[in-house]
Amino acid sequence: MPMIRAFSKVAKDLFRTKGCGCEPLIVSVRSITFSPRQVTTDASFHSVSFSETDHPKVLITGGLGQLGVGLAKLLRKRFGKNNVILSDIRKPSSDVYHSGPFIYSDILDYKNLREIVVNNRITWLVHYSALLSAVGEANVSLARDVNITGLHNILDISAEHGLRLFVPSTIGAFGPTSPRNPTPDLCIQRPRTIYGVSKVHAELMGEYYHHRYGLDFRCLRYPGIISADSQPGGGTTDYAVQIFHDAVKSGKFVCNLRPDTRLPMMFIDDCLRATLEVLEAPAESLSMRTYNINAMSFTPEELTKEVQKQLPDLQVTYEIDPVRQAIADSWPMNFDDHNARKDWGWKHDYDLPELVQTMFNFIGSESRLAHAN
Ligand SMILES: NC(=O)c1ccc[n+]([C@@H]2O[C@H](COP(=O)([O-])OP(=O)(O)OC[C@H]3O[C@@H](n4cnc5c(N)ncnc54)[C@H](O)[C@@H]3O)[C@@H](O)[C@H]2O)c1
Ligand SMILES: C[C@@H](O)[C@H](N)C(=O)O
Repeated sequence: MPMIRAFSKVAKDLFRTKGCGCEPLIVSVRSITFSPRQVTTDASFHSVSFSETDHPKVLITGGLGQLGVGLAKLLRKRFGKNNVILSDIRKPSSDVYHSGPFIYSDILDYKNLREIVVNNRITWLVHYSALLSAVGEANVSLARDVNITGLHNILDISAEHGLRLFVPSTIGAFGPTSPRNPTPDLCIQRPRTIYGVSKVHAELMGEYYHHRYGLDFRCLRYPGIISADSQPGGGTTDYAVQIFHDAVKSGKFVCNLRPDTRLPMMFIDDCLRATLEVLEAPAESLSMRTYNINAMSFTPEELTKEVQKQLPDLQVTYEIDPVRQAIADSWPMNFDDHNARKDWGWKHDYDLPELVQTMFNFIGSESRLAHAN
């Protein structure tokens, strides 16, 4: 295999010059025509570098969840409608289907994924497919397949085709032995959920592929994300979205976390903007490949008080879900994101009062519309 021989030679040369072998081995996949999964020797011939096109050609996996449709909207505004392809294993709503390109893609189907990347000349991949924390605990084996095996497919295809790869991580990548208030970028990570374990795996594998094969891997650890026009997919932070809908619909909300459970949270617009910003950041500005990003941090009690400023009659009761509570108790209470702020200028726009106002503006206008029809 000429490619493996070439690799061995480069590796030998590198080890020879580095001496002790303790420095990171930086080998660009394209410079030595070697990819992690054994493919045809001219695989890198097919890769399209961003410089060949005016705009990146983006594929979003798992795009029909809470975050994907909003991200597609933002990226399409920037790069053009046809340059951003949403994909998922679910059927898109008619609105989503007509808003831009959509493709069926199961990330566990490696060949199909590769075909999509090749046929559409994809240059950036945003990998959103995942089973979130609570759903993952209810189905560990599926979570392992989707979150770990699926990620391996994504990493190999991205390395093989020279893609820029964004994979989100989460506050859930930390555990009870991590410092929780605040949680820095680099510290002990021993999560106790399959979701968290798979996300630490994704961070480490992405960084490994970056150092080993030159993969342009970028990763943000998102807090719990709050959105008005999309539903969360089964996580521990879902209560902070549901409270708004129940408050408007019935004036009552049953919270499944204790009133004093403090977690980092972020409004979706900030999260999606951060994603675009880190994707566009010049490589030289990134001193790391995995960053915490933060906006606010609150408890159910504090959120309730802020919501009651708009809806004073809202009644909140507590029925604790032991699975979600145990997860939340092991997660960060506050996130330290000073590296993101320093390196690529991260700055959030929404604190708790603006978040609550914006949620009510949106949900209020939706329900007025529904009543009018
Ligand atoms: N929403 C949050 O609060 C939050 C916070 C931190 C990190 N994240 C991360 O951001 C990403 C997107 O989150 P989300 O909230 O939109 O998730 P979500 O659960 O709402 O959506 C995930 C999507 O993945 C799809 N999917 C599942 N199995 C698949 C498969 N085999 N092939 C292709 N797609 C598959 C699902 O159909 C679903 O549409 C996830 O990786 C998540 O871990 C989200
Ligand atoms: C925090 C995040 O990863 C997701 N919303 C969850 O709770 O699982």
